[in-house]
Amino acid sequence: MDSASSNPSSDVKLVNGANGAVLEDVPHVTDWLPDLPTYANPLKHNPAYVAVKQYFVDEDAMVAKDIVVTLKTPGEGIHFRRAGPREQIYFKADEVRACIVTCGGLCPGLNTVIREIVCGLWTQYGVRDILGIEAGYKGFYSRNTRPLNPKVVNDIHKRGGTILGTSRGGSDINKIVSSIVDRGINQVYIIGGDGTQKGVNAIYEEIRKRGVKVAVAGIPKTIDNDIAVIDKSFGFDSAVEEAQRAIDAAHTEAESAENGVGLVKLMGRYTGYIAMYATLASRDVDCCLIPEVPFYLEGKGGLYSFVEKRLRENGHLVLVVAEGAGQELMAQSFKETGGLDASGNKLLMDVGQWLCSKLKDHFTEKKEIINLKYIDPTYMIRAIRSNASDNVYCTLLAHSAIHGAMAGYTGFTVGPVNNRHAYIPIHRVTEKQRHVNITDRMWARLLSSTNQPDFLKYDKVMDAKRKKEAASTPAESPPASIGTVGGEHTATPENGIPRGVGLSGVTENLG
Ligand SMILES: Nc1ncnc2c1ncn2[C@@H]1O[C@H](COP(=O)(O)OP(=O)(O)O)[C@@H](O)[C@H]1O
Ligand SMILES: O=P(O)(O)OC[C@H]1O[C@](O)(COP(=O)(O)O)[C@@H](O)[C@@H]1O
Ligand SMILES: [Mg+2]
Repeated sequence: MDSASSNPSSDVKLVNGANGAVLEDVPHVTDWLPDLPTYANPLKHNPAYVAVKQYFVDEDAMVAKDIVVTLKTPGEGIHFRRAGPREQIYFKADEVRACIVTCGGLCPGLNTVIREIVCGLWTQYGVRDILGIEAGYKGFYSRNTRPLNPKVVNDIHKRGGTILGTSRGGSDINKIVSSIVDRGINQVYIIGGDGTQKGVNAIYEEIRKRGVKVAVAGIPKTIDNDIAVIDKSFGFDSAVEEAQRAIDAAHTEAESAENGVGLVKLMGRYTGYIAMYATLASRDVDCCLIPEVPFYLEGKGGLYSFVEKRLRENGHLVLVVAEGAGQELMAQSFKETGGLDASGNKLLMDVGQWLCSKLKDHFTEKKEIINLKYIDPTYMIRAIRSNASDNVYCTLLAHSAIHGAMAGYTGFTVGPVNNRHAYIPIHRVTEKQRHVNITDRMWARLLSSTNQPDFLKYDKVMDAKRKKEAASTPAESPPASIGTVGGEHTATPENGIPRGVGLSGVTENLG
């Protein structure tokens, strides 16, 4: 690294290195307390780790954000600080009072992360004062804390949910930080999704304003896999695996009935990752509907004609729908949209129930019988314990977080970037959501395995439908316009549902 510069307009810490490499760094407690003493990392004498070659991470080790390079530009571009233990740390074991909180929706693996933060702090750093904050952010100021130690958390990784409880809303940053300071907490581990990580940033900023020595670490959580930059969120693999059971059941039911249709709804508020991966893994799915690909029912290339064709050809079919799919279409039918949850997330209308009644009505009108079985396993999937690979992943996340906090880093989120754990500036994971890129190979693989319609004529079909409706009813107000850019879908801010977001959103790294 040859020069350091901070970007005052965005508060991003940038360090320029050789060959055009840029380190996008995370904050450190010495940014506002420059004279803090350092201590030798006790891992140096830990019998389990003493034999590890190069156990400590070099101060200037970085992880490249993009690893596909060209001969002309190797090494260029954004990098993040590599996660892991540092030789020098900024907290002595008996000085640490750590706390852990889980926020937002459930996700398989939450208990594993809690367990491994507790056990990692205890066994690797000798920390003995660890508190659980109950019921999410609001627990900081509405509940008593709960002492945590390896015995208390010993077998919690075998259970779904979170032993600490969770909640949405109630993130009063001033009250949270006052509670942290008043309780003498100096390490805060916050496990949660995009909303939670915005809270992590706000808490870090308030702590910095107050000038106290507190490290705040975010551990990204979401079953939807909609967090940008990181390779994959924990619990996602477990969810995809569990979704197979629902798809298998739908397939068995559909196959065994005359004109059998199995419909499975899977989670995915703004993105169809679970639906896409569950479909790819199962191979029994005939059509997968995701929020990134707006679909339509009637006419050529629509869902009805596809279902009719598959029933004619195979006698049965299986549909998978992500919960965030078709929201715009439903809003048109119902002439309304849902409200907001306590965190400000849009409440979705039930696309599964709606599709059921639409399909039934359509075939009744055609005087044809279908045997439709609807399976909604969403909360059953979210509430399971994490599988083996997620358990290992959760352990690495927890360890990366504690190494970072002990080394004095703060206001960061942790996660694998191209298979190497890194300390990621929070704005990177909150400013953009990750979406299925429908121009990427993975979606093409799905289309080629299901042979489902691509619904690319969505805009044309919907415009025609709107014009037809407008001609038959006197217009009260002009219909909401649907933007088309070079045949691509654009977002409709009126209902907050991103359309065709995969075309411009955060892209996949998969080949
Ligand atoms: N912009 C924000 N600033 C501070 N806290 C936030 C922000 N957005 C959401 N939160 C808080 O984060 C917590 C979890 O948010 P939520 O959106 O429900 O789940 P997730 O973090 O899993 O996306 C809630 O307590 C919510 O109030
Ligand atoms: O009913 P709840 O608890 O609000 O959760 C429903 C939502 O939670 C999710 O699992 C995502 O939650 P997060 O934003 O907390 O990651 C969505 O898939 C789903 O829409
Ligand atoms: Mg979220």
